[in-house]
Amino acid sequence: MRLDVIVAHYDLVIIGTGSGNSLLDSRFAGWRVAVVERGVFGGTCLNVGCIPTKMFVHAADLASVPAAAARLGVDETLDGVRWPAIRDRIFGRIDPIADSGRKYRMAHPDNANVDVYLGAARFVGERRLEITPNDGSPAETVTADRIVLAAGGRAVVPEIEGIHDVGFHTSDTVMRLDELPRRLVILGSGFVAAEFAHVFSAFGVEVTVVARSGALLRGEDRDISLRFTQLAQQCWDVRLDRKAVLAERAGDGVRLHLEGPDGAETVEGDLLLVAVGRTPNADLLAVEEGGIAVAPTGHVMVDEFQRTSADGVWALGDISSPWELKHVANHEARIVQHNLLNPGRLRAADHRFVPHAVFTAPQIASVGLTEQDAERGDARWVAATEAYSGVAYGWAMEDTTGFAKILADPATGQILGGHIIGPQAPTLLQPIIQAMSFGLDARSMARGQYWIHPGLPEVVENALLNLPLDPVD
Ligand SMILES: Cc1cc2nc3c(=O)[nH]c(=O)nc-3n(C[C@H](O)[C@H](O)[C@H](O)COP(=O)(O)OP(=O)(O)OC[C@H]3O[C@@H](n4cnc5c(N)ncnc54)[C@H](O)[C@@H]3O)c2cc1C
Ligand SMILES: NC(=O)c1ccc[n+]([C@@H]2O[C@H](COP(=O)([O-])OP(=O)(O)OC[C@H]3O[C@@H](n4cnc5c(N)ncnc54)[C@H](O)[C@@H]3O)[C@@H](O)[C@H]2O)c1
Repeated sequence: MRLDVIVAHYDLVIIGTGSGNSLLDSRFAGWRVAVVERGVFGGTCLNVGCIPTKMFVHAADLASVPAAAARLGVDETLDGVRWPAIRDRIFGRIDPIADSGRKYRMAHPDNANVDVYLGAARFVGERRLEITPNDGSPAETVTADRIVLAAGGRAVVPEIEGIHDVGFHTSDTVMRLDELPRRLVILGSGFVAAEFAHVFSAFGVEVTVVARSGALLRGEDRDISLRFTQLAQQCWDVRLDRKAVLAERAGDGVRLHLEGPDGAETVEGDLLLVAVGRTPNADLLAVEEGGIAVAPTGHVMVDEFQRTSADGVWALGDISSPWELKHVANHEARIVQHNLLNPGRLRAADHRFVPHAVFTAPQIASVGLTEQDAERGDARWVAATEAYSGVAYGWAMEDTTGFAKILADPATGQILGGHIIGPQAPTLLQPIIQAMSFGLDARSMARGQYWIHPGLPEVVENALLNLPLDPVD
C-alpha cells in the first residue's frame, strides 16, 4: 500500500468525459462524484471523431456533386474548396460545445456535488487513483467506492523505421491542417482511411492509400469490400498487399518505402496520415494496479453488466469494447448508469445486433453476419442481393454500383445480416437493424407493410423478396 496523501474519497469517480460524461444526472445529486479528464471535454466522438469527420464528409459529398451530375445531363462546376472556411466552421461549432460542457460540469449549480479534475488518472491500488493535473501541479490521490472507466483509446502508430522523424498525422490532427496538401498518403485501409480518402480526394487532393491487406475495408462482407476496393481503385492510387518498411523525408514531404507483390517501391506525399487502428487506454491507466483484468487485445474485460474483474469498477466504450463505436459507448453508458443506480436490479448490455457505417463514397452500412461469418458457422443460411439499379429511384440516380445484401435463415426467415453499399446506406439499413432487434422475419418485413414507391428503400424490399427462403404452406 502506498502512503500518498488522499485528498478525497468519492462515492463515484468517472475517468473520461466522452460517453462517461453522460452518466451523471439529477439522480446522482446525493452522491459525491469526481470526473477526471486529461484532454478536451467531450472525448473522441465530439472533438476528433464522429462529429467533425461527418461534417467534413458532408462538405466532401457536396464537392463531389458536379462530377456525378454531369452523367445526368446537369453541368455544374466546382469553383473551389475553401478549406480554412470549412475547418473553421466545423470547429467553430464543436469547440464551444466542448468548452461549455467543461464549464457546466465545473461551475453549474447542477454539479455542486461534482469535482472536476483536469488531469490524467492512473491506478495506484484498488479503487485508488493518482491524478496528475494538466497544469503541472503535484499529483493527488483519491479513493472511491465506485469507479467508471470511460477513458477510450488512441490511434496506433506502427513501428516503421523513420516514422517518428518524418512527422505524420493521425485523425486527431489532420482535420486542423492550415492548408490542404497537394498529395496525401494514407497508411491503413479501415474506417478512418476510407473516410479521409473520400474527404481529401473530393477536396482535390491526390490520395494514395497503402493497405496491408488485399482489399480495403476487409472487415466488411466480402462482396461489399470487393466492390468498395474496385471503386476506390478508380479514384485513388490504391496499393494493396503492401508492407511499409521505411519512412523518410522527401523535400517538404514524406516518402514511404513499401514491399509488395512486385517487390520494393515507394510512394510520396506532402503529408502522411496514419490510420492503422486504435488501442484502448487501459495501459495508460495502469488498470492492473487496480486489480482489473485486461484481455490480450488490451481491452478492459467486462461482464454482461459492464462490471470489470475488480469490485466496484465498471467500464464502458472504447476502453473495453471491441466495437469502438459511439452508439455502443452510449448504450453501455446507459447500462452502467442504470446499474450504478440499481445495484439490486442489474441490466445486461445488448450487443446482439451492433451496426456500423462507413461514411466514405459510396457509403457503407452493415449489421449482423457477413457471408464469410455465415460460412464459418454451422447454421443454415441463404443470401440475396438487390442492386440500386434494380429499383426506380436507383434508375433516377443512374446508380450502377450500389447494392443491398441480406442473409437469413431459410426456414424461419430470421434476418441474420444486412449490408449495403451506396447512397444513404446507413439510413436504408436502419429498418433491417430494427427488424433484427425486434425479431421481425424477412417474409413479414417484406410483405407485412407498404414500401413507399418509388423510394430508395425498395432496394431493401427487393433484397428481402429475393431471398430463396424455404416454401411455406
Ligand atoms: C476519426 C474517427 C471517426 C469516428 N467516427 C465514428 C462514427 O462515425 N460513428 C461511430 O459510432 N463511431 C465513430 N468513431 C468512434 C467513436 O469516436 C468512439 O467509439 C467513441 O468516441 C468512444 O467513446 P468513449 O467514451 O469510449 O471514449 P472517448 O470519447 O475517447 O473518451 C475518453 C476520454 O477519456 C480521456 N482520458 C483518457 N485517458 C485518461 C486518463 N488517464 N485520465 C483522464 N482522462 C483520460 C480522454 O481524454 C477522452 O476525453 C470514430 C472515431 C474516430 C477516431
Ligand atoms: N464511421 C465510423 O463508425 C468510424 C469512423 C472512423 C473510425 N471509427 C472507429 O475507429 C476505429 C479505428 O479506425 P481505423 O480506421 O484506424 O482502424 P480499423 O481497425 O478500422 O482499420 C485499420 C486498418 O489498418 C490496417 N493496418 C494495421 N496495421 C497496419 C500497418 N502497419 N500498415 C498498413 N495497414 C495496417 C488494418 O489491416 C486495418 O485494415 C475503428 O475500428 C472504428 O470502430 C468508426
